[in-house]
Amino acid sequence: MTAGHSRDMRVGIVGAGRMGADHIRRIGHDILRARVGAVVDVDRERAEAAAADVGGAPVFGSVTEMLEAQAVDAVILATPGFLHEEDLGRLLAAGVPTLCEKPLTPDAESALRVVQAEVAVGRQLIQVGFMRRFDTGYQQLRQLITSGEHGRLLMLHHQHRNPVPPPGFTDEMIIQDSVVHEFDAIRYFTGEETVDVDVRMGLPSSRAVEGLHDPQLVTVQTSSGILATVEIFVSAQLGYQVHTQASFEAASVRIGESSTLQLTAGGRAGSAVDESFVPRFREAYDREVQRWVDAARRGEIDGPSAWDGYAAAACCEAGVESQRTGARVTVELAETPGLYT
Ligand SMILES: NC(=O)c1ccc[n+]([C@@H]2O[C@H](COP(=O)([O-])OP(=O)(O)OC[C@H]3O[C@@H](n4cnc5c(N)ncnc54)[C@H](O)[C@@H]3O)[C@@H](O)[C@H]2O)c1
Ligand SMILES: O[C@H]1[C@H](O)[C@@H](O)[C@H](O)[C@@H](O)[C@H]1O
Repeated sequence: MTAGHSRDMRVGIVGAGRMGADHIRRIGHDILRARVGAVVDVDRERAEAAAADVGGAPVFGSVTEMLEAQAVDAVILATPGFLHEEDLGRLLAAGVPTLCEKPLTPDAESALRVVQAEVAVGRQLIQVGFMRRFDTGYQQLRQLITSGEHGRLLMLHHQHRNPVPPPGFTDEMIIQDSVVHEFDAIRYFTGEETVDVDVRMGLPSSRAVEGLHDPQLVTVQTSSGILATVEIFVSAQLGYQVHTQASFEAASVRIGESSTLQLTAGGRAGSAVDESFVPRFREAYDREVQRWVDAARRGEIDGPSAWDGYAAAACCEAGVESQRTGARVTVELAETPGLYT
């Protein structure tokens, strides 16, 4: 564990589940200039176990209790997305810098309310946890796209595979919790807004849990006409894979095939498949959180904003409607407030 310093920023982690527990470990052991100031979870035992992993920290049952105790300087919000809006309202009102795990909220209307609440405060306090923007492969591909070195980018093809979905996962969450990453990535890579979304459901896997139509194919078009596809398959069994292939006028580029070395031995060649998002994006999470901590200490953010969270939520809303109607759905965006331009 890194030695805590009294001047370290006290970070409250809200939600000590899959993602929250990983952030608690990260803040407790790997991140400089920050320490775990509090752990909040409705499941007290889970919160206490996670706090004990980093040498102990005050535990609370709600954001309100944590704020009343003045226990933290900043917060990582890692509860399920449908719970984010209310706690973000409390954190904005208290002026607390917050790294909000994706999605900002599941739908465009609630995401816009969060944006409006932040605009009313008058400064950017919310960063959204689109950690892929901190992945080296993502950054290299974006750089290639903006340099124009291989001509214009024409198409992007994404594959997003999880071994199994978390309990209670629904068709809507396939879009709002999983494809939301690609909706943000497409904006990040192209610097353009998405104009429409089309979701098609083909042959479902017999391994998908009942009620889930898995896999699905999402196609989007950006404002200049770039087409992007996403194969989303959350019951893929084979491990965790997030790949992108980019087609340029004079080149094709692939990123994310593996986070491990390529081994050739005994007549076989290949690499290990990551078991989850934790090893696949470990470095990206570390960079994201370190940069967020350093920015929060300066009173700034250093990554995707609440507006980026809203823009992705607007794509999700179109995606969910396309799932329901089978039609290609136009993405409607509000006017960008001055705070984000
Ligand atoms: N960036 C990524 O790659 C990534 C990966 C996984 C999850 N996430 C995001 O992180 C968030 C959490 O997802 P998860 O998979 O860790 O979920 P999870 O269900 O494993 O954990 C959620 C935790 O929140 C707690 N909780 C529920 N209601 C609460 C409340 N009102 N106040 C305090 N605690 C409460 C639960 O008891 C649980 O411990 C989601 O927004 C999810 O989309 C992001
Ligand atoms: O919440 C998780 C997380 O965001 C992962 O990065 C993504 O691959 C999963 O599909 C999603 O369920």
